[in-house]
Amino acid sequence: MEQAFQVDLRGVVDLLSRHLYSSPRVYLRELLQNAVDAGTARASLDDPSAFGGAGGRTGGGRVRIETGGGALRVHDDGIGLTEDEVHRLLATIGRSSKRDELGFARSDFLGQFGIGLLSAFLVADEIEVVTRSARPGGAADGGGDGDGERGGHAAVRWIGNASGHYRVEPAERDEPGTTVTLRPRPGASDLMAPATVADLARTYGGLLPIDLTVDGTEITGEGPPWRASHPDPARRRRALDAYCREVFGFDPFDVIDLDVPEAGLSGVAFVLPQAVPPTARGAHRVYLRRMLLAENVEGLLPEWSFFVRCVVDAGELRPTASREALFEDELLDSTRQALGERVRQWLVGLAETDPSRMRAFLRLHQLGVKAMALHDDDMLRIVDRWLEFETSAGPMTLNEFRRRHSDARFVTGVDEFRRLAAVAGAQGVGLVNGGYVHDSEIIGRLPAIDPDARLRRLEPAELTTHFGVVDPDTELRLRPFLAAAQRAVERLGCEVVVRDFDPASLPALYLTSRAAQHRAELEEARELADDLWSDVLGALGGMSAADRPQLVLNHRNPLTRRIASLADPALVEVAVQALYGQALLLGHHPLRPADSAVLNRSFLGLLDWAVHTPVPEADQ
Ligand SMILES: Nc1ncnc2c1ncn2[C@@H]1O[C@H](COP(=O)(O)OP(=O)(O)OP(=O)(O)O)[C@@H](O)[C@H]1O
Repeated sequence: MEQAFQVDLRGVVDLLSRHLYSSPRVYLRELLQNAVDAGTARASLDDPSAFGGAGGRTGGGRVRIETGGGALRVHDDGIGLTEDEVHRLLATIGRSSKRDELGFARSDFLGQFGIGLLSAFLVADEIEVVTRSARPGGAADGGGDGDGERGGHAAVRWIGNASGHYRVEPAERDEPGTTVTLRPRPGASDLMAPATVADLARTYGGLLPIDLTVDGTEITGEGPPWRASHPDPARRRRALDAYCREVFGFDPFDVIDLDVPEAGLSGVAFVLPQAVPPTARGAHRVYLRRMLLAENVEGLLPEWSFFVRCVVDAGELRPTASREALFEDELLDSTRQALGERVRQWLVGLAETDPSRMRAFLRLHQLGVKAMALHDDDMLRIVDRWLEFETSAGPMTLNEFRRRHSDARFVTGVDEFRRLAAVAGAQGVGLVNGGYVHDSEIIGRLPAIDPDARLRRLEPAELTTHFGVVDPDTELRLRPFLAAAQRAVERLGCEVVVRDFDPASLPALYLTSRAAQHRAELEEARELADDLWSDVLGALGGMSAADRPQLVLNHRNPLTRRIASLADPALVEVAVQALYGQALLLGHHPLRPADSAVLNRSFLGLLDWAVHTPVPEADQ
């Protein structure tokens, strides 16, 4: 024998309140939504051609909310329900009149799931519905065929209880439409207080295309502010700025109109006037068919457009069952792309028409623009033309820098840049700092917009090829010194060379190749690792027979020249070690324990030498 499911209504309501809706405040939204849908259905009775299909009309009619007498009443002049429909629709969970024969949501309506009314049980133990159907037919007064003056459907009262029982009885009501009455359960009266109700009605229904009042006060007005007409663009902008302050609390940097016809979407994007971290999730205010879906909807725009906050109204996007988020489907995906495209166009337009504002925008939001430039050539052009990078020739745009240095280099670390910019610049090698977020990738992508762009990553050791060599005589003379200098730093694994380069003020430069850096890291790991790993790492280190780091002594520097002519080998040792330590410090190189020890020793050695120098006889 087949049996029907039983529903534990209290369990279902509990489920809704704990897991579906974020707050019991949604009860008013659901009642309002039913009233609006009833108006839509009534209007479609009168003019069926204006309804149905994509982009159908929503609304019409009047909805009055009253809060007096310890109860909340929502009156509508909509389609109403026949007694039969009351049983079928109000008392059957999951049944909705707003889906078509195939079970798809009908686009004229806000509701679709057939559960919304249950949210009233979040705040009341009983729901009373007095309704009279506007449909033709019926025999209200026990006779007639519905066409006569006294025909039509009889009014009915349905009282549903949270315990799961309901009753239906005849009621008095002259006009078609519905009145829903709720009496707050203990603890829920605040949610039905007059001010709260007005506030909720304004929040959810402020843009609805109906005549809505709460205790006689008009709630609905002109509709979406971005659709309102203004005498001129300046006044429109002022009105939208004021709207932005009201909903988001900031004065927008700019306002972008949004329009995505296939989603029936219109709205505005407000550009934030202050920088936000790119990780900040863009939360937008979304209306569906003019009813507020939520104030903090995420994922409406691509992530990179974190510098805008939008208010939109969409006819075709679908809500999740909680009506607090957008349903992730293909339409939402293509809408997201279209909105992203719109923001991108605005930015490109700004670059072309208003350079100073563009610069101001970039000062605030350069991280977002850089993130866009990783995937988008137009954005890359904007970055190339407008954003200043650190270079060895001072701050300038990549575009300008490329014009000055046809064969330039970049480094991927800020420290590396600081270390090498002056030296590279002095050798005529243009150097860009690619050490900040996204910069190296952006530089690497430049050929996408400029096939001639040749910016190679700098291999620090290659700088020595730009340094002048000392003349053969000097070189010969320096040999014993060089041998002593090499002995002084041999244990530290570096090779000493003498070159002649600018800036002359720099006594010595420590240069590592990337391979040497890698090997140094391996060495360090090996010192810390246990036996097994140190063998493995040792094998790896052995494989990379890379060139060693170089200590390049600058023969153009007077101090270095004096050191090179010292006769005392012990003094040469401490002096070269001191140059080594100073080159490491100056270049922000990490100091290994052995480096710190040498630095320390050379400093004390020099100090010792300084205080032991015999005082000239004349002074005695
Ligand atoms: N004010 C009203 N006037 C006429 N019919 C109503 C009214 N309120 C509810 N109904 C009927 O009751 C049905 C169930 O309402 P309910 O709010 O539970 O679900 P829904 O509006 O269809 O969908 P959703 O769960 O998305 O809100 C509706 O489909 C509608 O037919």
